Amino acid sequence: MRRIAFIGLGANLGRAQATLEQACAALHQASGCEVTAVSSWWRSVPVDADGPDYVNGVAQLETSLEPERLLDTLQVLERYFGRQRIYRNAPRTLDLDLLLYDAELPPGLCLNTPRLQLPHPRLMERAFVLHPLLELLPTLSWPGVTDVAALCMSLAVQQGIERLGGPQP
Ligand SMILES: Nc1ncnc2c1ncn2[C@@H]1O[C@H](COP(=O)(O)OP(=O)(O)OP(=O)(O)O)[C@@H](O)[C@H]1O
Ligand SMILES: Nc1nc2c(c(=O)[nH]1)N=C(CO)CN2
Repeated sequence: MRRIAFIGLGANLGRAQATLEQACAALHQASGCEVTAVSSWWRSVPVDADGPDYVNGVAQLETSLEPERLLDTLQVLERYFGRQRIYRNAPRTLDLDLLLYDAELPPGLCLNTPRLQLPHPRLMERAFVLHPLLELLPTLSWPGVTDVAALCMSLAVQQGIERLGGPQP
């Protein structure tokens, strides 16, 4: 059974945008994963973190992997692209977060295990996630949020975010 999942991508070390584009290509090659859409890339200052500016975006997947197996794939790719876990929210070459799973009807699958929380618990607090996610899912509605687009605009004003352009074909 194939499910729709949304992956948040971020990087603030190395050639960040190129890494995110390569990570999307690698995800498309991964077993049980097909990348069906990629948002624009967005630059923002680190939120609750330090280091250089981030580049962020969101990819839509069709996947036959169960959520924890998909997380395994994301973590293998993070390591392949040189991610080191030095301290919480440390600068990184690649961060891949599973935002939504089985997401035809958001918020999709709800899960709370020691390894995996779904939907991603900080999704609605971050302009760098919400902005690209709304590009792919413009009708996104959310329990307890009356106007997701207005929330996104207000987060963008508070946190600052700049569109860099679409991914390479
Ligand atoms: N939805 C999720 N997507 C990715 N990792 C998750 C998720 N829910 C829980 N985790 C767990 O979070 C742990 C820490 O992940 P990571 O170091 O990438 O956090 P982060 O991306 O730096 O911070 P944040 O979660 O605030 O974005 C992972 O080892 C993973 O087990
Ligand atoms: N702008 C921005 N800030 C962050 C980011 C990120 O991807 N972009 N990721 C974080 C932890 O995952 C913490 N802060």
